[in-house]
Amino acid sequence: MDLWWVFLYTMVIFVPFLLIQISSTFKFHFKIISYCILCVTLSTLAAPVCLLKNGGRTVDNMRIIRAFVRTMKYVFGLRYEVKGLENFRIDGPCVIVSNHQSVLDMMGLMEILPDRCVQIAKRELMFAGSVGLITYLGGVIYINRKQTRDAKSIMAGVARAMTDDNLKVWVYPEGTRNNSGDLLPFKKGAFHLALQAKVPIIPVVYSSYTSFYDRKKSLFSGGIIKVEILPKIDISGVKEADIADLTDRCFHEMRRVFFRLSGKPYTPIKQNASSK
Ligand SMILES: CCCCCCCC/C=C\CCCCCCCC(=O)SCCNC(=O)CCNC(=O)[C@H](O)C(C)(C)COP(=O)(O)OP(=O)(O)OC[C@H]1O[C@@H](n2cnc3c(N)ncnc32)[C@H](O)[C@@H]1OP(=O)(O)O
Ligand SMILES: CCCCCCCCCCCCCCCC(=O)OC[C@@H](O)COP(=O)(O)O
Repeated sequence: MDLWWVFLYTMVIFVPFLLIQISSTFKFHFKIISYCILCVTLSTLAAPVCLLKNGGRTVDNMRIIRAFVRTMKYVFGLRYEVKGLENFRIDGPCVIVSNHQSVLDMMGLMEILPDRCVQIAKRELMFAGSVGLITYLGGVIYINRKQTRDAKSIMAGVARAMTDDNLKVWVYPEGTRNNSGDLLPFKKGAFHLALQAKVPIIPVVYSSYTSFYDRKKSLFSGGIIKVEILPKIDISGVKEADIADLTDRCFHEMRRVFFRLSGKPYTPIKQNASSK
C-alpha cells in the first residue's frame, strides 16, 4: 500500500515536470525551425528581386537583403537598442569585427549593416539552399576554416577588392558561434586583413543573449539586444609584428563593452586574447 502512495506521488510530481520539460524543448525547437523556414522563404522571395534589380552577385543586393531581414525581428519579439551609429560614417573601406552568439545574429547584423559591406562566412553556408543563394548574390566571401592557407590567400584577395571596390568587410573574429556569455579568443585574420588593406577596424558589440536565448536551457523568448558601434581603431603605424598586440587590444576593449552592455560585472582574464 505504502509503495502505491510513493508511486502515485512520484507520478503526480514527475509527469507534469516531464510534460513542462517536453513542451519547453518543443517550443524552443519549433521557434528555431520557424526561424529557418522564414529565412528560406524570405531568401526565395528576395533572390528574384536581387536578380531583376542588379543582375547577379553584387554588394548592392545587400540593401535588398537588409530590407527583408529587418522585418524578422518583429516575428521573434526582438528589439535592438543601437548606440554609436555615427562611428560607421567613415569615408572608404574598413574591417568591422563583432561578437557572434547564434544564427540569430544575422538579424542584428542586418539591423545596422552599412552600405557596401560584405561578410566573411564559412563555406558551408553556400550550400544552404536558397539562403546559400542569397548570400552568394549579396557578395558574401566564403572561407574554408579547415584550410588556414586557403583562407589566408582568399583574405589577401579580399584586401585588394576592398580598396578597388570601396568595400567594408564584416568579420566574426571568434570564428564560430558562441553562446557562453563571454567572448572566445580572437583569430587574427580580420586584423591581418585590415593591415593588408591599410584600413581602420571598427568593433561592434552585441549584449549577451543568455537572458532570452539559451540553447542548453531550450530558452528562446523575446528580448532587448543592446548594440554599440565603437570608435574606429586606427592601424597607421601598426606593423605585421604588432598583429598579436592589436588583436589583444581589440579583444579586451570589446570584452569590457560586452560585459557592460550585458549588465554583468567585468572580470579580467589573464589568458592570451588571440587563439594562438
Ligand atoms: C532575405 C533573406 C534572408 C535570410 C538569409 C539571410 C542571409 C543573410 C546574408 C548575408 C549575411 C551572412 C552572414 C554570414 C555570417 C556567417 C558567420 C560565419 O560563418 S563565422 C565563421 C567564419 N568566419 C571566420 O572564421 C572569420 C574569422 N576567422 C579568421 O579570420 C581566421 O583568422 C582564419 C580563418 C583566416 C584563419 O584561422 P585559424 O584557425 O588558422 O587561426 P589564426 O590564429 O587566425 O591563424 C593562424 C596563423 O595564421 C596567421 N594568419 C591568419 N590570417 C592571416 C593572413 N591573412 N595573412 C597572414 N597570416 C595570417 C595568424 O597570424 C596565425 O599565425 P601566428 O599564430 O600568429 O603565427
Ligand atoms: C537544402 C538545405 C536548406 C537548409 C536551410 C537552412 C536554413 C538556415 C537559415 C539560417 C540562416 C542564418 C545565416 C546565419 C549564418 C550563421 O550564423 O552561421 C553560423 C556560422 O557563422 C558559425 O558556424 P558554427 O561554427 O557552426 O558555429
